[in-house]
Amino acid sequence: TLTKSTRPQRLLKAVQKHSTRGDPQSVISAIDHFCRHREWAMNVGDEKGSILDSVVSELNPEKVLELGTYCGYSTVRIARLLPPGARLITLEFNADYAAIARQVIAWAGLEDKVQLVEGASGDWIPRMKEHFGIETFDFVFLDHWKDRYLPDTKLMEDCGLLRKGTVLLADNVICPGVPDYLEYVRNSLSYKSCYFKSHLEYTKAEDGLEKSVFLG
Ligand SMILES: Nc1ncnc2c1ncn2[C@@H]1O[C@H](Cn2cc(CNC(=O)c3cc([N+](=O)[O-])cc(O)c3O)nn2)[C@@H](O)[C@H]1O
Ligand SMILES: [Mg+2]
Repeated sequence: TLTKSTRPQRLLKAVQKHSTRGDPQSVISAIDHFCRHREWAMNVGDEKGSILDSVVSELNPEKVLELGTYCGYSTVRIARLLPPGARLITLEFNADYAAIARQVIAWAGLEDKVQLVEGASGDWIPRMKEHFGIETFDFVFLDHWKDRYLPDTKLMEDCGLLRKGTVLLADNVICPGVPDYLEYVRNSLSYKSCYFKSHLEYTKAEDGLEKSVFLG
C-alpha cells in the first residue's frame, strides 16, 4: 500500500536537503523556510525563537528541560546555545515525532547535549532525579499540550525540581492560550512573571512567551 508521508517526515526531508549536517543554524533556517513557504508546522518559529535564544543566552543554563519536542526545532535552538557539559532533556510522547526529532537533532550534530525521552511529561517528571540524576533544572521550556502546562509546573514544584532562580518559559500563552497557567504564574507569590509579546509562528496572529522566575 502506498502510504502518504507525514508533515514531520517532509520537514525532515527538507532539513536533509536544504541544510548542512553539523550546522544548527542552517537546520533552523531550513525548517523556518519549509514552514513559511511549504507547510505550516507548530515549531516555536523564528520570531519567538529569537526571544527564546535571548533568554537562554542570558541564563547560560547547565540543566534544561523541554516539554514537547515535536520535530526538535526548539531543541536545536536551545542546545546550540548551551555551554560544553550542559544537558537538555526533552520529553516527547508521540513516537513518530520522537523518531523525526532524533534525526533532526543528530543532523544538527547536537546529540551529545540532548537526551530525548519518549513518554508523557506527567510520568517522567517524577523520575528525573532517580533516572537522570537531576537535582534541579535551571531552565524549562513548555511547548506541549496546553492543558498540561499548569499540572506539570505544580508537579515540578512538588518534585523539588525548581530552585530559586529557575526560569520557566512558556510558548503559546495567547494562541492557542494557557489561561489557567497564566493566572497561576502571574498571581502566585512563588513566581516573578513577564510577558514577551510576539506572533504565532509564521503568521500575523498575536502570540507570546511568558517568562516566569521561580522565587523558591
Ligand atoms: N504530556 C506530554 N508529554 C510529552 N509530550 C507531549 C505531551 N503533550 C504533548 N506532547 C507532545 O508535544 C508535541 C507537540 N505537541 C504540542 C502540542 C501542543 N502544542 C500545540 O498544540 C500548539 C498549537 C499551535 N497552534 O495550534 O497554532 C501552536 C503551537 O506553537 C503549539 O505548540 N501538541 N502536540 C507532540 O508531539 C505531542 O506528542
Ligand atoms: Mg508552541
